[in-house]
Amino acid sequence: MVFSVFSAPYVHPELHPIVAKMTLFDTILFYVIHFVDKLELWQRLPVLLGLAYLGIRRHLHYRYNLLHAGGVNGHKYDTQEYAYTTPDGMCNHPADHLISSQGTSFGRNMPPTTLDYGTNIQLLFLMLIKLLDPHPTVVASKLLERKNFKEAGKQFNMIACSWMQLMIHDWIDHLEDTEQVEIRAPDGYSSGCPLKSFMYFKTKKFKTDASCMKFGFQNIRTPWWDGSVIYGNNEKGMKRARTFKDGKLKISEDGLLEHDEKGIPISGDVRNCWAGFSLLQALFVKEHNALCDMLKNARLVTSAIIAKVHTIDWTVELLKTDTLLAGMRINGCEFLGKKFKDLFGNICGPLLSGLVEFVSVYRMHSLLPDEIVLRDIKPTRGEYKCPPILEKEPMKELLGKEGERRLSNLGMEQMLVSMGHQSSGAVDLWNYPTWLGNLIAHDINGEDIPDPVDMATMEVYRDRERGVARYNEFRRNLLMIPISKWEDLTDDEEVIEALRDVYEDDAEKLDLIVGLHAEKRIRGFAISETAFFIFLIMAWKADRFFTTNFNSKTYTDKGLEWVNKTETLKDVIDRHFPEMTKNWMRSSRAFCVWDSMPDPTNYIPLYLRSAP
Ligand code: HEM
Repeated sequence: MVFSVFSAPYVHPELHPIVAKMTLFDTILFYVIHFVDKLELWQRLPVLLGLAYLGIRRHLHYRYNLLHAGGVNGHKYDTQEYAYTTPDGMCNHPADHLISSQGTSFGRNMPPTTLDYGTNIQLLFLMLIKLLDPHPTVVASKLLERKNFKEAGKQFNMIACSWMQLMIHDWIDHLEDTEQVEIRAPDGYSSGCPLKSFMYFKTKKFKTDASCMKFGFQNIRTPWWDGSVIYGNNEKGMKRARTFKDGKLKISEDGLLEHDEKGIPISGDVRNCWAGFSLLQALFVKEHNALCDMLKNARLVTSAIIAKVHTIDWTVELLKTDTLLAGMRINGCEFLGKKFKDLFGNICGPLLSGLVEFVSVYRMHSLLPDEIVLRDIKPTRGEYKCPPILEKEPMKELLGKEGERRLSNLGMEQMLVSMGHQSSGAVDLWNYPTWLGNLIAHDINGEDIPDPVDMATMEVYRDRERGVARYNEFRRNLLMIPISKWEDLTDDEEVIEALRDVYEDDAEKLDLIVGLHAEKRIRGFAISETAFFIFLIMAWKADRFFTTNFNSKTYTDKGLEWVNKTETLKDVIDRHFPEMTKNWMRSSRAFCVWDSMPDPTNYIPLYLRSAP
């Protein structure tokens, strides 16, 4: 080990192709982090040193892991005149009014894969073979599909899981082609598969003028943190959601979303919704409407609160270490504060258009359980008492229109307290919900797509179809050390055997989604380190409304005060359900399991804390 550490300075260019392109200064920085990585040390460093490591990484990733998919041909405009973005996300970036509006191209964190298993093979029939190597159905059923439900523990509850879906539906969705593709389970294999074959729409490809990628993909959601998940991604979506009275959004009398004549919820985004997701939408509609009693345009304030909760509340639960807590606090001050300004203006383009690889690391459907455990919340007074279990509701019955009906019977309070008390699934192999193996997905209008899909198989295929690097190439491109054998990835003998069964001894072939689910975890992290380094880039996803325009002129004095006094999701819940957290929540935050003990007080200042 010692020998390998001190022999580290030379890194073969094939190991880290990006290093060959670096300036001398950045190359030195790269060697610093590479040295720390060889010792598997950064997560064990004292907080300040850990922050320095992450600072260097962030600098390098900003330089080398943000690629434009091509030019955006809008124009400059007067940001003072536009104190808001248009419903389809125009007029946010000061340099170009079109940047990151609905329909712009996804940027990338790295070029499309160069490996032979990927999409760079031009001959059609060969390409198909490579897209099916190894067959996605085999990967899904031998490595992903749930055997027994594994839970995430106290750290991450079902509100946190639904929050993740809420954010994804705010930021990203790939435009589909009109052409369908069919996946058939291989001969002799179909008996073990949820669907022997299924059809779905390809991701729509566009030619780009970028030198590093021939093809790109379009984002049909506005990637800004603009609350589009409740306000819609364009004029039509916005009209559907608004009442046009006092600036308010539509909400039904029971405090949940309204529905149209087909039973589809009325909200900004209704695709693949389920009760837990629609409940969070309704909570933020309430927040918006409460603001409207004071302000006429409450969207900016509501969006800022969503962004703040995500950054300094949800992320802290996802990555529960002192170093990340300190990092997120700094982030929270920079973001929604003054320091960040337009410092990163030049890189905001691809960052804020959404990134293909960012979508891939968020493939975490294994967070979803098989059932929701409903709690009895008869009125109580005084101290916290864990609400008793009432019944269990299969997830499948909480999807789409049926889920909306069920939610109306339960009501927001019972569902919120129940989700708060339930741990989400763990992001682990053999934990992908089997009920997603035969799913009726939705189109963008929330209507059922008639052909059922096998989600796990489709997710493996999607990454390959979009040219996302496989796990090892992905790590190299992220300046991480690739694995050379399965034992580098995991200590679990059973997993190693299954990996060998599917990929033999070819670590280069390992699919990204499998690697991310199999990787050894850093203590306190609910996700893999590889996924975290992509998050590190996105954590500073700040636009002008959270930086230069974060002032009372844009937000009004009252609006600014509202954002400043709201720190967490608990604050939002307290505003709308004053008794709920007093009676039913013992934990410090709304995103961990509500019966967990509050965080103990640590008297050592955060930045002076030592390694865990
Ligand atoms: C009941 C809950 C959910 C259902 C029914 C559902 C269903 C779907 C479906 C049908 C797709 C489209 C797949 C494709 O065409 O490639 C999708 C994509 C996706 N979902 Fe979910 N999902 C749910 C929850 C979640 C959660 C909790 C997360 C967060 C971890 C998540 C993350 C994603 C991501 C990252 C994509 C890819 C989006 C893209 O390709 O642009 N989903 N989901």
